[in-house]
Amino acid sequence: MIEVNHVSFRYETAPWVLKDVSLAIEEGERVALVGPSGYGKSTLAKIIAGYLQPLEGEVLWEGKPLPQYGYCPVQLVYQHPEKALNPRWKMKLSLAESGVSDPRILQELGIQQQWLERWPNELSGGELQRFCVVRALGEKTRFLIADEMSTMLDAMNQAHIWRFLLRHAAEKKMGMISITHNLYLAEQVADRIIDVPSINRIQVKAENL
Ligand SMILES: Nc1ncnc2c1ncn2[C@@H]1O[C@H](COP(=O)(O)OP(=O)(O)OP(=O)(O)O)[C@@H](O)[C@H]1O
Repeated sequence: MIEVNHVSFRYETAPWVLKDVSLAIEEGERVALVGPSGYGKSTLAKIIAGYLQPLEGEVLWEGKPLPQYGYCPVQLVYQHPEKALNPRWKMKLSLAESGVSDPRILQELGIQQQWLERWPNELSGGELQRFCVVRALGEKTRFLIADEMSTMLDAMNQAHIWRFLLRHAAEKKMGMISITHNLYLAEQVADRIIDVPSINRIQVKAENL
């Protein structure tokens, strides 16, 4: 179970992005975080995955803070795969570093053997995103956060990746947190939809919406 308890966050001296945010997500649950731009959905995702530390409050995983070393059971896949991969590593090295080698996952995500010999800039955004998804699916992953993961993919590739992920999540009893502006997608992939503005006590200026 993930518990977000009274979390507040701001970037340096900028206004608060998250204020007194609390939520709980059960083991294996699939939730969607929705809301307009600027309400801190991506920031919350990074805090839940341990990439950012809250300035107030805490995030607990099974009653304890996320482990600081070793494999993180909460993995995050971003909207921009090119920013998530080391440009100086061939794809096979990025894959090896993640420790995920299950050939069935590679096959189900349509990753071709020849892609492994390429550099990130020699693959399309959709092809790179498949690698980012694989990298996040280690045996110890208990929650996957998909932050606008499929926004830059065409409809067919979106459907392919989501179908695979939902099947994988059900098999492994892995929870998912999906962040999307697409309410239709949220309803398809989540059991529960959380409206972030309703749990975040910030005031967002109209020009930022
Ligand atoms: N690294 C950063 N440094 C400073 N400000 C940031 C940083 N990242 C995000 N922000 C600001 O924090 C606020 C919340 O951003 P965030 O990306 O979390 O919102 P969001 O709800 O995910 O938006 P969107 O739906 O457009 O992706 C925005 O005003 C954004 O400009």
